[in-house]
Amino acid sequence: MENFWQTCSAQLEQELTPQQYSAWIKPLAPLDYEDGTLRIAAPNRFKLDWVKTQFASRITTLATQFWEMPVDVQFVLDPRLTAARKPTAAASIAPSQSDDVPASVLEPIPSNASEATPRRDQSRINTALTFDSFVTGKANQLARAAAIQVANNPGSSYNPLFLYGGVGLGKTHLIHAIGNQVLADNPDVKIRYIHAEQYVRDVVTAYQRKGFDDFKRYYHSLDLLLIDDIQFFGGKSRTQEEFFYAFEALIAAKKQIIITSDTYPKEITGMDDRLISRFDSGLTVAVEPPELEMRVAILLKKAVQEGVTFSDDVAFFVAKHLRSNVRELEGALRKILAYSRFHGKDITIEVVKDALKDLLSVQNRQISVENIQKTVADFFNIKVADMYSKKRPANIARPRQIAMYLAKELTQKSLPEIGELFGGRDHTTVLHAVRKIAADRGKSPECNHELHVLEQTLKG
Ligand SMILES: Nc1ncnc2c1ncn2[C@@H]1O[C@H](COP(=O)(O)OP(=O)(O)OP(=O)(O)O)[C@@H](O)[C@H]1O
Repeated sequence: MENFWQTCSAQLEQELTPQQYSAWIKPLAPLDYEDGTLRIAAPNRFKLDWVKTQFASRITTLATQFWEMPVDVQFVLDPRLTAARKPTAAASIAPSQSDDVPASVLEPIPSNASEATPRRDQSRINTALTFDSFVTGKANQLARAAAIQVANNPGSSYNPLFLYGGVGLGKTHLIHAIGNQVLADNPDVKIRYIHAEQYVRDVVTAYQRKGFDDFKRYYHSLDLLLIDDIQFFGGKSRTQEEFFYAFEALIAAKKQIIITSDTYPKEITGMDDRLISRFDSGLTVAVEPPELEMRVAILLKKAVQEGVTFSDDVAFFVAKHLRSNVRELEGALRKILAYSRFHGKDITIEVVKDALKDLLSVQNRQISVENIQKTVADFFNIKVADMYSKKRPANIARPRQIAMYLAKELTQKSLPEIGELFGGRDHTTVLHAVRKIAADRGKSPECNHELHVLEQTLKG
């Protein structure tokens, strides 16, 4: 059991982003395994539901491979795990909103901070993420062209290069591709890839160890800095200040900076204006969700990399049903392969339908107001009935406003229809809620994260 969980979580850690892993997988605890049934505990209802829809089939595949027999994976609630955790799921998916990251999770700055010649592993570049393995289409051709241009002339073309777009669209892949190419052209170049959350931790470590001189020396000595998901700097003023100095020093020395974010500079909440204007001072390019043909091309290419061939029919079927991002396509491909290997069946549309049963039913599910009310009520730990009641304490009124906002955003219902479904409220009440939550979302990174998590849950 313990062995399995170690293998399984190590595998998921590789497949997921660090935020996804620490938000959803780390809080789980394996309970027991008996007669082909594996029980895993989740700390609260919200995490339990999310893990069930998002990761159950992957964990089932891994368990099935591990025990070499079909395994039924069950998720159960274990409130004991909530002890000492933050109150909302959003709080745990979001990075610490203060700079107080516990010392235990800190990763030290590379000890050779002042060495001139880094080894490739210190650059943290993933050698598998190259331009060759990157499929191009309308959605990403500009970003790819800019990335190639920067890789060919680091420091002297667009600086910084700022890539933005939704999750799983290939931003991280592209910046590693730049790193790989620059290193291939000149192995002595001093490069560092870093996720913004890690940079925040580095700042905290430097702060705790009173080691800002080393910190500065290290970051200011780089030839190429690749910083991923910079929206995580939102609201962290000390981190932003340090980054500002590093940014100014590197740009002045014509060293290349490449940044990714889930949104364009001006939209990043809680970011200092002078940084925003710096981010926009080079080239800012969007990476869009892949169009159908590109999704097909990605599936075909990834299948070949896995040593299998997909017929065009199968690839089109999958690509038509899974539209959101490339990470989702990769997950689907893994499921299909695991399923066909386990059952010894060729990959046909029928096999794909079975293998992706959970995923496809979630995709086809219509978002209803009832569903929104239930999800929001679970999330905030209130009763669904509170959504229609006339009660007005803040711990109920706010979740209700959030549910109204999501109902307007995610369904086709009109304001009066939504009001009706929330206990016969007037449409002006709904309008007020929608405006209020939209305004809060713009101002507060925490509120934005909460809404983001809820939207992801509802959209599957
Ligand atoms: N155009 C592409 N061609 C091939 N693989 C791709 C492409 N786009 C994305 N991928 C793959 O999809 C997965 C997700 O991409 P990546 O991690 O780069 O997304 P991201 O935009 O950085 O998302 P996040 O904001 O969640 O970090 C990776 O395994 C990546 O290799």
